[in-house]
Amino acid sequence: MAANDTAHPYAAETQIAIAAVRRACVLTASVFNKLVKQETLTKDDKSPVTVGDFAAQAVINTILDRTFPDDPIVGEEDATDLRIESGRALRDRIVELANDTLSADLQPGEKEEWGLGPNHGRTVDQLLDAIDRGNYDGGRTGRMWTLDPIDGTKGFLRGEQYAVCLALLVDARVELGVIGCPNLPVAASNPSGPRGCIFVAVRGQGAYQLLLDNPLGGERTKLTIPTFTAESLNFLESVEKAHAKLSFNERVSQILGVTRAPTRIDSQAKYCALARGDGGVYLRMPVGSGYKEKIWDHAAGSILVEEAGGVISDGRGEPLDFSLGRTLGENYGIVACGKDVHPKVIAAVKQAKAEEAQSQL
Ligand SMILES: Nc1ncnc2c1ncn2[C@@H]1O[C@H](COP(=O)(O)O)[C@@H](O)[C@H]1OP(=O)(O)O
Ligand SMILES: [Mg+2]
Ligand SMILES: [Mg+2]
Ligand SMILES: [Mg+2]
Repeated sequence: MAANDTAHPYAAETQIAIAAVRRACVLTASVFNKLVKQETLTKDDKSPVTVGDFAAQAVINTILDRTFPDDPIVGEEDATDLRIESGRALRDRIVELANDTLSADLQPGEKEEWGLGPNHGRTVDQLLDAIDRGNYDGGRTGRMWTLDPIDGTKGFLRGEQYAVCLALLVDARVELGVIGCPNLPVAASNPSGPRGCIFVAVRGQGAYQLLLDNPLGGERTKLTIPTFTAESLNFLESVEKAHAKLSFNERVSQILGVTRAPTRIDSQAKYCALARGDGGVYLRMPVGSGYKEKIWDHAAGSILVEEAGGVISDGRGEPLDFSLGRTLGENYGIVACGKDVHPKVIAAVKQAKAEEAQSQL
């Protein structure tokens, strides 16, 4: 992967996606420090959404609309709640945040023709329409982007891990993934050291970690999932108990002979941690609530894992299917890990499921 080398497939998409994700990360980090209670809504599914989620989606969709006007976008948020009178205060704040972000000075590698830099503010309607550019239903064919403007909103609100996640799919195959993690330490070995990373993967071109401060002009580190032993293996899993069945993970790790405690991280930062070897297995099994996983929650992470040499599948070992619309369809869970460990994890999941079925007889 060479972001500055236009000879590579998806070179322009990669540069623009990195720039868009970086700007959204600057926005969300600044929002966190100033967020007040009235700036968060509860959605119909009871999950929170903040001015940061809406404004980050406005920024990224505005940039994609300018640079790839024909590409549809499957984005998590929509502007319905902002178009009504009771949404006025929230809307004003989102417009201010988005415009501050879009009109900030150009960074190394960014281009004014992407609609960025001083004098590139947008109107209220343009920004609301940009948010609603994310309403695409997804599907099997053609190019489409998928965006989670803040993945792990609960982690974001706790001041812990969250991620800005953007992926490009072509005929339902992920070709490019970019994940911004403003709160993630640059090196897991130095948890109190510098924070802020962007992860990028392009199909056939590898997975890389960049610095959030200067992703297009700064250093890049190639990522490869290391080999683990039973002693060094550890699980990466959700913080939120409602998102994944953590008791199931405990049984699977027992079957595998894992001795290390799991590492709990919010958001697709788990995929980033996996790609750089901070943890060995990301297991996310459904809690049985009927929740369907969304494509924007796994698209970018999946290509990062694959390009770092790993495998991602559902809990049965089948590939994830990004062709079904906005969700991944029926929820069989997610297993992501190194190639060598994957068959063992799938076998352990199968065994734990059989035990579970037995105990329910
Ligand atoms: N009931 C649920 N079950 C599983 N995942 C959920 C549920 N509600 C929200 N999510 C999504 O799970 C992801 C975070 O989970 P985790 O941090 O545990 O990996 C987020 O994408 C979050 O959406 P959101 O993007 O709104 O935060
Ligand atoms: Mg959400
Ligand atoms: Mg999400
Ligand atoms: Mg989100």
